[in-house]
Amino acid sequence: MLPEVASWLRRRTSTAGDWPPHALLAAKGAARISVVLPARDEEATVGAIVAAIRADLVERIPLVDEIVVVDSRSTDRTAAVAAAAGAGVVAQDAVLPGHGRMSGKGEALWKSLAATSGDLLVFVDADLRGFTSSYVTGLLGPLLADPSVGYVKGCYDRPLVEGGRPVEGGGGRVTELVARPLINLHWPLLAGVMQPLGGEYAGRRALLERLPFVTGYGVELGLLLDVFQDSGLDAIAQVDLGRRVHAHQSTEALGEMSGQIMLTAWSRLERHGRMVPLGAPSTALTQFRRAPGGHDTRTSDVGVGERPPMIEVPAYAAARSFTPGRG
Ligand SMILES: O=c1ccn([C@@H]2O[C@H](COP(=O)(O)OP(=O)(O)O)[C@@H](O)[C@H]2O)c(=O)[nH]1
Ligand SMILES: O=C(O)[C@@H](COP(=O)(O)O)O[C@H]1O[C@H](CO)[C@@H](O)[C@H](O)[C@H]1O
Repeated sequence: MLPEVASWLRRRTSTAGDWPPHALLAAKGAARISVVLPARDEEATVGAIVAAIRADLVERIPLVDEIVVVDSRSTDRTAAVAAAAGAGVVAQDAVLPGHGRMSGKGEALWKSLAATSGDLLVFVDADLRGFTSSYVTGLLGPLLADPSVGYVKGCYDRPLVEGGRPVEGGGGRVTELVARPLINLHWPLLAGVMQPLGGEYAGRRALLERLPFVTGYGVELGLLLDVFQDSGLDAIAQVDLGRRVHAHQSTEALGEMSGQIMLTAWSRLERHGRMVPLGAPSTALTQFRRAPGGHDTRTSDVGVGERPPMIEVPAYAAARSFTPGRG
């Protein structure tokens, strides 16, 4: 792990418990706070998430100024359930209608900027199970405490829950198999971001509104790379939110997501001038495991070598020329 990454991890990683709600309320001042949930067919879970945020962070203490669910072309009762729980609901395609209809989660989040008024925005997926409002207070902590922080990512244990049984560490499949290796390869200074694709994150409007939003599932990687490019590593913080359980997509669907992630990485490599000349890639891969009091890191070398065409090996070529019948 690069020393800059180790230093960043020490300085910019905290836990949700480090940010108690009453302290945040004192630090809030005149800042307005919006919580945004992008939701496509999330009638089963969106209501409980909205209700928890409302009860804890609107009614009990007036920390959050608005909760907005962006209905992303749902075909179920997502909008009605969200409204009944106390959220404002906007239809993705009804926001900035003159700008056409693009698709996916990134479109929903881009439109949310035009449908909210907060100086700080907190993004929470609408398919979470076991959500607690400490996700929101944890993400707000570094933003309210330190003006030099512009963007905060959540990190958490991510079990893969199938058939009701959790496989610890099995979740975040596209993160572990695609995004983390890509980031370590081309953006090694971001290797300390434990959940680069995590759907819970927060940022300052003044930063988010000057960045492009990749549509579809490229939005998280796109924003992380663009924040890094725009404001540098120290503008990013991460907060350990504990554990995250959400609805899982099929391997086939995650294959599409992986394609979107790789195309997003490709676009940033080209745009940020990392394609030419392609510098020597980093061969170090840093992975994270939950450990008492935080996380253990494991850095391995994923460098690969290369053998020449066998035909160019003299001993092989000599032996081959005498082997009958091998044309
Ligand atoms: O076109 C879309 C796709 C997804 N989502 C929402 O974005 C969040 C994350 O999407 P999903 O659960 O499909 O991704 P996963 O967590 O499985 O990677 C969820 O709240 C979805 O309802 C959305 O608003 N529009
Ligand atoms: O992190 C991941 O690998 C994917 C898939 O997670 P699982 O393997 O279903 O736990 O989930 C995330 O990726 C999406 C793309 O960035 C985000 O939009 C989701 O919010 C996030 O859950």
